[in-house]
Amino acid sequence: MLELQQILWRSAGSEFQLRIPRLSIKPGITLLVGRNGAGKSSLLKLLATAQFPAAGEIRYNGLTVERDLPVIRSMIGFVPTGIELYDEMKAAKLLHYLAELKGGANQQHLDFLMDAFHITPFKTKKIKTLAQGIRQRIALAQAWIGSPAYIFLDEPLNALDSLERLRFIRFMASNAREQTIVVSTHELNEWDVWADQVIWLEGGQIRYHGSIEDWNHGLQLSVWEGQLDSVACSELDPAIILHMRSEDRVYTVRCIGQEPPAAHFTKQTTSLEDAYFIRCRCSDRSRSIG
Ligand SMILES: Nc1ncnc2c1ncn2[C@@H]1O[C@H](COP(=O)(O)OP(=O)(O)OP(=O)(O)O)[C@@H](O)[C@H]1O
Repeated sequence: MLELQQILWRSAGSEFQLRIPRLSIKPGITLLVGRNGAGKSSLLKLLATAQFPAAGEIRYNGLTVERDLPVIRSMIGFVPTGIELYDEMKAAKLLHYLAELKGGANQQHLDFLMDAFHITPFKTKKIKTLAQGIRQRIALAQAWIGSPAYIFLDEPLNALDSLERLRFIRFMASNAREQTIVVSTHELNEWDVWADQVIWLEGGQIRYHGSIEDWNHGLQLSVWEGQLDSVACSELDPAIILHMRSEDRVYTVRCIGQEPPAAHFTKQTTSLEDAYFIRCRCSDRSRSIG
């Protein structure tokens, strides 16, 4: 269990502050969502001990940074955005080297990770010759070296193709039972059946923390779908449209609202991303009213 108490972090170069009075993160996959600049990367860096709060405390199964930093770091796997790998090293060598740094290389475990992350065909290639997606898979694989109890991933799916995205999410889900994995993402629907919890950050504060099931319920707006011609479509408020596709000048529109925009629209099941859109929209509206 990860426990945060009275956390305050101030950005050195801006007015931004992250304030978390209290947060407990259970084992499993927790999605960290929010707009650009909400504080997701800042929170992940705090959790990964890559930076420290100005005030407050984070406990890792009772251990604290002040007393137990080396032990805590040995329990953490971290993939920040834009991680830089050693260009001149070969893929397998790099993973072996990183495993040595983490306290010892177990070749069987490294082979398992290279298979799981589909790195084996490229293991003798220099990092600089590899495609961006393969580099990202190496960056992800290194986080699992030593089977850490805590894994923090900042937009891990970036640069992965759709097959590799699914493969990675499945790997994570099948390995997440004993691990606490916090993953920031702008693509919620991909995690739909795999994630356990959601944390929604806005302006450095937690707006929601709870189960995936609760995230989609108790919303002020519903999701509607129906077909419109181009004239009716152009009269819709763009701010309520989630998705639109056209065929032979007929538009199939997925949108949000308390009521359907036209009588023939039908109510749809709310996806994780729909719920995010609704929550942001309601938050903007209450801010503009207040
Ligand atoms: N090292 C830093 N120096 C200065 N300001 C920073 C630093 N890191 C973050 N910030 C500021 O903190 C705020 C939060 O940034 P952060 O990167 O945590 O947001 P985010 O939710 O991860 O955004 P995105 O979705 O764009 O990645 C921003 O206003 C940013 O300018």
